[in-house]
Amino acid sequence: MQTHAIDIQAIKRGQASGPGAPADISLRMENLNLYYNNNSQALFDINLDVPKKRVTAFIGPSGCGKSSLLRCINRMNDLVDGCRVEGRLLLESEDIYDRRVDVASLRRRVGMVFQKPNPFPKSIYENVAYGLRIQGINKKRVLDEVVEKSLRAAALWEEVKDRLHESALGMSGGQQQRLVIARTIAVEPEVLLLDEPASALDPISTLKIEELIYELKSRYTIVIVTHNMQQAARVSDMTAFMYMGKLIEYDDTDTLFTNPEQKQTEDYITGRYG
Ligand SMILES: Nc1ncnc2c1ncn2[C@@H]1O[C@H](COP(=O)(O)OP(=O)(O)OP(=O)(O)O)[C@@H](O)[C@H]1O
Repeated sequence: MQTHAIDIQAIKRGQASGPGAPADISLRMENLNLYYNNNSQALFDINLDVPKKRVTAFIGPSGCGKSSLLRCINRMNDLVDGCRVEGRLLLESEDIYDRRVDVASLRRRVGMVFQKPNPFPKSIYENVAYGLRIQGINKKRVLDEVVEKSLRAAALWEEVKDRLHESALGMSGGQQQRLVIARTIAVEPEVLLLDEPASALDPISTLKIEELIYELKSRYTIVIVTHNMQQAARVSDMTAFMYMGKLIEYDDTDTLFTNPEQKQTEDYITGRYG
């Protein structure tokens, strides 16, 4: 599905703040620094605008801080002892690190899918209904509707519609990952964070996840961490290249892969290190 054009150059320069422009920005990071215990710094002064309803990929060599940055977006780092974040991270112009922010509702707005599929040991149906049930929604008609809609959106409905009440643990890895995506979108988040969502999957399941990401971006802002540069090139609109905790370059994916400005980016994408 084609979405409206956005000003990539303004987003890249962090200048998408003129009249009308903020409507295109989902997330804005301002001078974001992250420290783990013993004050070891893992992210340095990250400034980055993530466009709405697009796919933004974080790439870079192991340990460069991709996952740390992703985990800032739903405050997962709050769960890490001794971890400290400085700077601002705005979701729809609201600082998610503001003391008044309710982290549980933030995580409803910002869903996350991990590398290893993590379905609950429940039925397929109950996995998808889970988020609604904890919101107190138990009406069968409503749950049936959301379960079907979410499984369809996750391109899984046809495969599971006749076994909704069987255990999710009996599904293949690729199906489990699509189920986790269905569970995540069932509560209608605004942003989907995908941390290496296909790296534990076979090539066919990987392709299905990539197609799904393409489908989902008409409705969600998606941020994906991937080790796989081809995957970043295939699925993302914008790519951020990170190195040793710094954002080295951020551009539309085609430009970053074909005509990078920085030598470090070029060295990485041409396989000279990483
Ligand atoms: N929970 C933690 N406690 C302490 N240090 C951490 C923790 N998580 C990550 N780090 C450190 O922060 C740095 C960035 O790690 P991070 O996992 O964000 O990088 P990454 O680019 O996602 O790596 P990979 O691609 O290998 O997953 C690394 O030096 C790592 O050792």
